[in-house]
Amino acid sequence: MATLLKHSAKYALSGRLARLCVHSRHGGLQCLQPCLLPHQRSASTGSKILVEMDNSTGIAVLTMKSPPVNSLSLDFLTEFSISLEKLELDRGCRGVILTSALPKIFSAGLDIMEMCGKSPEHCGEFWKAVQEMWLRLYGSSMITIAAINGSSPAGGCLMALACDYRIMAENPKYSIGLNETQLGIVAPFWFKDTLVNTVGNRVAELSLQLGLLYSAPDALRTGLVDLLVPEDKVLSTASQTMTQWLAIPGENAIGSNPRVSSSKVDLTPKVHMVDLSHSSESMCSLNWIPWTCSNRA
Ligand SMILES: CCCCCCCCCCCC/C=C/CC(=O)SCCNC(=O)CCNC(=O)[C@H](O)C(C)(C)COP(=O)(O)OP(=O)(O)OC[C@H]1O[C@@H](n2cnc3c(N)ncnc32)[C@H](O)[C@@H]1OP(=O)(O)O
Repeated sequence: MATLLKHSAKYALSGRLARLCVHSRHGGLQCLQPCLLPHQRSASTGSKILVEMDNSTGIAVLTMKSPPVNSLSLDFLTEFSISLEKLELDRGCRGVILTSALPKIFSAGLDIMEMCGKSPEHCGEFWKAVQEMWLRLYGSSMITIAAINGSSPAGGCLMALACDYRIMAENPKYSIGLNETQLGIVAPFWFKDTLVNTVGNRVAELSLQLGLLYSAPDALRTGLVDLLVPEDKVLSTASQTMTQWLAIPGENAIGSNPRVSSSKVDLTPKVHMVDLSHSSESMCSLNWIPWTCSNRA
């Protein structure tokens, strides 16, 4: 399912966000302010996300900067997805490093305040934004690397899992995992699929049933992250790793589809959004009852 979604996402996204971008050009939802930096770098910053693009390498660093814990609110998710879509549209951008500006925290996951006492309409909008973030990240045609420089529970872990590679600070105080069951909620099936794809069935099954948060060394042992490095090396290692990945023949490889045929150019949505609501385990439906779902991988 995840593979299918990833494929679908790569070719089918952007309708809603494209409209949001248009909206933003008229002063509505988003106000990203471009400014130029030396050495072929450009930066744009919204209130919650900083995007720094190095045009000489094709690598963008997307830094989450929403204190106190980079929680994924509707505003945050919208800004995040718009930022990512802009990079996707930028043919010069080939890789994105996702990191945090906050000390000790990568992301605390979904904003708990968005889930309490809100109208069904707001919940629906919020949940769509969560899906859109995941689809956009998981389905990106760019190389995505999570530079995890702090704790990353639940939705924060999902963000990291949606990237192609995860590098974490080797600080045993930092933890990462899908701990939803510890909070009395069930991780939706697509959270589960993303985890299974990374760590395999058995580890995912235990992780989800017990709501395990792994310390950085344990996260490495289970395969939840790919590499641990000293905290001050997380970003530089991510850049080096990205350079290695970008050296692999991609769009120009014999037999490959050039990127121009994917989301880089034709962003006309073939499908507005991958509809996850047909599954009985889906969170899309407002009738969804979290505690009836099984976490079995
Ligand atoms: C029916 C359909 C409708 C759909 C609507 C949506 C409903 C969906 C429900 C099902 C969803 C299933 C998926 C869920 C995925 C999730 O991501 S759930 C969120 C899970 N997140 C967590 O469990 C993280 C909880 N936080 C922590 O563990 C810690 O705060 C931390 C490790 C991140 C940081 O620790 P520390 O540095 O010690 O800071 P704190 O003092 O704990 O926190 C500082 C500050 O931040 C606030 N905060 C923390 N986490 C969140 C959060 N997730 N959202 C919002 N705010 C958060 C915390 O309250 C503190 O605030 P104050 O300083 O007290 O004001």
